[in-house]
Amino acid sequence: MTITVSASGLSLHYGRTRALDEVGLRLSPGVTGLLGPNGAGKTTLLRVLATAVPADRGAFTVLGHDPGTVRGRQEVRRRLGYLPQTPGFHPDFTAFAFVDYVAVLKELTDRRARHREVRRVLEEVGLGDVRGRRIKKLSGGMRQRVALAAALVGDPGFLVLDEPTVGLDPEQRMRFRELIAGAGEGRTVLLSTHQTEDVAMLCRRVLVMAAGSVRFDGTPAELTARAAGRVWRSDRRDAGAKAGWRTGTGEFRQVGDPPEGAELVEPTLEDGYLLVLDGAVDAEVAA
Ligand SMILES: Nc1ncnc2c1ncn2[C@@H]1O[C@H](COP(=O)(O)OP(=O)(O)OP(=O)(O)O)[C@@H](O)[C@H]1O
Repeated sequence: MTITVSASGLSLHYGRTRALDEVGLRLSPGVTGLLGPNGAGKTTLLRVLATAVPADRGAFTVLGHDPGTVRGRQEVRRRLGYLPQTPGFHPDFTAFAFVDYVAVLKELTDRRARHREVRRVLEEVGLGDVRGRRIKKLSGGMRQRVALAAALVGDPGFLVLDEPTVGLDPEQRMRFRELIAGAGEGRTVLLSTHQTEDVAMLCRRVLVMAAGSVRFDGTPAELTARAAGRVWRSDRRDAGAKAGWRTGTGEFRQVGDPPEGAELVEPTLEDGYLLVLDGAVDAEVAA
């Protein structure tokens, strides 16, 4: 499989906090999910790969370009679309004006061609009809789509999305997932999310981070399989449970070391994720 983004030994400290600790990864076209608890280092990793902050140590390449050099950094930025956790748009801008502004920053200097591109990306995210509306008048889901449109300007080969579905209602989230799936056809997408469902539905691969390092690197099916035989149901909380919660029926659904004769249930990706975080299963990191 073609490797489009490759990193090794990425480390970054904020004072005493080790935000990234020797992170290595290899990405291919398609959507790769990045899961991890708060503070795991997901945003920091995305910011490093998007060349927004330099790592203290380590190296990476994006589509054959090395951002360690001034020229390489420029080439990476030309091929990059980045949707940050808090897109900084001016609320008085219209959707069109904002995306146009981003297109100027992305060096699309020919006005007619740029406007054509702005209309194209706004159509792609389903906002062609409201492009003249001010951003402050748009719903949360629409605003996120404006931010996605801005990230898609210039047809980037590498798209970095930081928690784009946060705060969206289920319908908007589904819609956004569809857009991300479309964006992942033929391009490399790295999607940070807290939604294990996003990963189950969208991603070809998944990375799990904790405390600055990658704890799992594999397919969603492999992550789910980590919990095979380790999820059960019972009417009380069992001692071997690494995580457990009472369901709507009053029963407990538990993940960990089941007691003798436990009633096992089908694992989900979230179960596998919880077990990887607990360190209860061996972490698997790509060489
Ligand atoms: N600018 C900064 N200055 C100091 N510490 C920072 C800074 N940015 C991140 N950190 C710290 O680095 C660690 C990793 O943070 P990061 O935001 O990358 O995690 P995250 O996985 O994206 O978390 P979340 O899911 O909450 O967004 C945390 O301990 C965080 O407090």
